[in-house]
Amino acid sequence: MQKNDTDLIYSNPHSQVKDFTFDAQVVEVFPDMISRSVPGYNTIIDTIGRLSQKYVQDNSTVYDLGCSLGAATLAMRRAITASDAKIIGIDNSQAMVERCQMHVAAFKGNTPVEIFNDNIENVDIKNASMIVLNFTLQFIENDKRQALINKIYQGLKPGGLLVLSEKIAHQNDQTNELLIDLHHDFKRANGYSELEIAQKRTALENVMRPDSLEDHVERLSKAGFINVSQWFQCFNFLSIVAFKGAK
Ligand SMILES: Nc1ncnc2c1ncn2[C@@H]1O[C@H](C[S@+](CC[C@H]([NH3+])C(=O)[O-])CC(=O)[O-])[C@@H](O)[C@H]1O
Ligand SMILES: O=C(O)C(=O)Cc1ccccc1
Repeated sequence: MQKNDTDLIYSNPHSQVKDFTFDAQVVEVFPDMISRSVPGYNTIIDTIGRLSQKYVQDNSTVYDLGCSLGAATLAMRRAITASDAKIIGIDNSQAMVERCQMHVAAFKGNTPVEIFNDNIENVDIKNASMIVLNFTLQFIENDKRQALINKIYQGLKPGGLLVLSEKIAHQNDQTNELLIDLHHDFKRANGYSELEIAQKRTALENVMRPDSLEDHVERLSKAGFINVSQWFQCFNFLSIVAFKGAK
């Protein structure tokens, strides 16, 4: 039986497929959509929690940029043991922020959490020991990405950690097509039809622009990050850790 939180957004033919937006309809089905669409999503969320236990420093701020419904924020709130830390989640979708605030309020935790509706390109980042960009940078205009990564680097304390997860475009066309095919197989195995896969792909075409792993590494290094390492990849989805050197 299908529950009403099942993602059926692209299950019927759309006469014209509109650009994908994080609106109220997407919010309703988002947990189902992301777990059936992003291979390794739950592993990445769990690992962000584990990393927060290791790297969040006392008296510091943790940022979850493009927090959606707060999955990473909640994983970190459960795991952080540092004292006087706080988590700030930011998303520019009003619908996401409202639902995220409900999720945060539904659970208790020792680390305070604040969720704001804002564009991450415009927010101040300071005194951060850990910053999460979990599948958000891919929605930022390409020519704005370096400035955002530079700002993140500047806002980190020495020894601070950035976790960057992204869908990528492989530099080699043959491998790129293979990874896209394997991702579509993953979606089929999770119950999405050919129509759903094709319409979602069209909807994302103008709004999600994946970079290559090499582009990400170069951008992070240019900003000043050290020990830039990929710790996860499944098909065309990967996650990177990058550090600001100690003083
Ligand atoms: N400029 C922007 N400013 C703020 N938010 C933005 C911006 N652009 C996009 N967003 C927000 O970034 C989120 C991307 S989803 C992140 C999943 C989450 N991190 C998770 O761990 O579950 C990834 C995905 O759906 O593929 C959406 O909520 C957008 O509204
Ligand atoms: O569905 C896809 O093809 C994706 O790339 C992942 C995704 C998941 C949720 C919203 C937008 C994109």
